[in-house]
Amino acid sequence: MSKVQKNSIVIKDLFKSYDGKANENVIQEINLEIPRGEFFILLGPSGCGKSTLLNIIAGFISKSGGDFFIQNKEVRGPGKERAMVFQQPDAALFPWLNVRENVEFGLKMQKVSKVERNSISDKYLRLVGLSDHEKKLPEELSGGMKQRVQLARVLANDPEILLMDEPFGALDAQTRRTIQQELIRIWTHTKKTIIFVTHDIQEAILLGQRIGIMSKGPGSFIEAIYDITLPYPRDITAPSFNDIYRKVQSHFEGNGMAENVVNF
Ligand SMILES: Nc1ncnc2c1ncn2[C@@H]1O[C@H](COP(=O)(O)OP(=O)(O)OP(=O)(O)O)[C@@H](O)[C@H]1O
Repeated sequence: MSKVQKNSIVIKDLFKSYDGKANENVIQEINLEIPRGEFFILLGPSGCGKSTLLNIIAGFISKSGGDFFIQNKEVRGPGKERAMVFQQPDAALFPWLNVRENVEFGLKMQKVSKVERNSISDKYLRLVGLSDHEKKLPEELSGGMKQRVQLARVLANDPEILLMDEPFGALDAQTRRTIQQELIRIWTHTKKTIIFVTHDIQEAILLGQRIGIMSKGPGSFIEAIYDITLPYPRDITAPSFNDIYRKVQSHFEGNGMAENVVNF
């Protein structure tokens, strides 16, 4: 089996300029191979183009050049095998639908039968710990609960690849810590490929199997990839965690970007 076939996502020499400004690439020379089932982090300073890259992978915006394949097929737009989890769940949830109805929405659109919809939403409501809140409207939920609903809804559609754009950035530190551990549990259960964008080093090391570090933009590229072999669940107080933290931190400092990196 060739290297390419083993990978879910292959990106080669990809670049993007907005408004057709050919000499002003936001991202350039992006080369990346992400195997199926990997938890991959895109880490980089604010404005370096993480969301741009993620949105190209989602198919929401077009690349200006380069190649992008999923399972050897060239990607030209959005697809059912990919789904995005946004930072602001309010933008993703329907306020007039209750928790279960929100989770079942995509399935209903696909004309999945009521019985099957119920069984799928049961499974994912349980997985995100919201079975007891299924009748509530989004406005009755905390930020963390809303984010769990969004996650359950995305998972109910069974995409192979989850794209997560700073999904916990708006949550308080305690809720964030809990939901990060839950995401690890869900990923272990579902074996999805996850591409997770963050500018938080600690979050990156807590979650990722590999961390792709993007350089400061414009013309940002993936300048280093860190393999994180610590077993899950990871302990942020462990010396081994701290060692990696210091390495990543000094990587940023060496590139004069330390002030752009947020730690909690
Ligand atoms: N639709 C757009 N049109 C023009 N420029 C854009 C557009 N979207 C993003 N940009 C620019 O592209 C650059 C990268 O933005 P992007 O949002 O991808 O970065 P980011 O790393 O995700 O930032 P953050 O961490 O702050 O969310 C920025 O300079 C931004 O102003």
